[in-house]
Amino acid sequence: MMVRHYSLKGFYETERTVGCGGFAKVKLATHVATGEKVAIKIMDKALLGADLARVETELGALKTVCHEHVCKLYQVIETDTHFFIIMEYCSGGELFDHIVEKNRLTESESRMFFRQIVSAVAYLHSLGYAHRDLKPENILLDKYQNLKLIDFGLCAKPEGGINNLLQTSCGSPTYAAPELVLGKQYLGTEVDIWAMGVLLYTLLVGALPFDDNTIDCLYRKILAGRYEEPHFLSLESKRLIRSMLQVDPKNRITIKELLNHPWLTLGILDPVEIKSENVIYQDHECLEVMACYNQVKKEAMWDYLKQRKYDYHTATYLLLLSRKKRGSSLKLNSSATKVD
Ligand SMILES: O=C(Nc1ccc2c(c1)CCNCC2)c1ccc(-c2cn[nH]c2)cc1OCc1ccccc1
Repeated sequence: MMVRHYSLKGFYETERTVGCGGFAKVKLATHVATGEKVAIKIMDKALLGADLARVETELGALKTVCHEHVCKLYQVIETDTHFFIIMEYCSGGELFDHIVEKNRLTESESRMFFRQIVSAVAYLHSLGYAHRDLKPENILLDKYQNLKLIDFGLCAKPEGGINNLLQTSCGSPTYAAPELVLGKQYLGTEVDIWAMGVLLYTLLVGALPFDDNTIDCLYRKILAGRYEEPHFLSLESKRLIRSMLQVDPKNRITIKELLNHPWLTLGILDPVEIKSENVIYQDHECLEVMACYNQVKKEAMWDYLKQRKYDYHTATYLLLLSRKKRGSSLKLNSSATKVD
């Protein structure tokens, strides 16, 4: 039976294209029923080729994880030729551009960002996921300067749990851990810790710890684990970076030790918390609004939503939840096209 494909028309008002990645472009749009802004990642299946598996991986992960510092998935529309992935709006752009703009961040601003990254990665690891492509280009900011992790195309959920070895060499060379560079079997968690060490260095220094024009010189530097320690880095910062950029993964600090590391809790006191929500939880106010909007009973509405079809209803409900969290009104535009 021909599955009815919702086109964007009537459900999203698309605006300009803000980014063009390898096989995707990102358009800004407005979700008509709620008036909320969203980002739509559009992928041409013909251009995806082998990367089609990455899309499936990313969608699988995004439907499972739910964390304030992971970019939310609202809806997936698949046509014969394209994927339209409707995601959380991150108007602050890439963390990378933020660092470049400021040359380098102060220790306290780096701490504020790094705590969010550690919280998101600790959450992913607790679910058995390793991101494996952590870098400033994959970290966006919303308008409140909250970080949002994106691009789960290379993430891994090893069979038998996060502590099982991986083999696939992936991610970006400048952030690659020595064991990855050597093509050894590795633990996703340990590779993520190394990448977070490179990230923290980039935040504090405004440059990469390991960089070179030729890939084998770059690899030699990574394998030696030698990098510049600029004079302006505090002793605590140097110690923390060193504990993450340990060539031997067994000597590397663990995510658990990071959560209450003195550098991360300096002046803030409480340890970084993982606190996550479950993807779709029952909120009676939002359910009420949706039930009457769709002229169905609340129970029926919830029975439908808890199936998490990532259709327009899922998007509407998730966007209502975020409006409620922001303290905005929970109104829905009756003029919007009704989904049958
Ligand atoms: O909402 C997103 N981007 C975004 C939103 C608003 C604005 C800009 C950008 C450009 C900066 N000026 C302000 C306007 C947005 C959301 C999700 C994803 C995304 C989620 N998985 N994969 C991609 C990507 C996004 O973008 C990519 C981007 C484009 C140009 C530069 C910086 C970032």
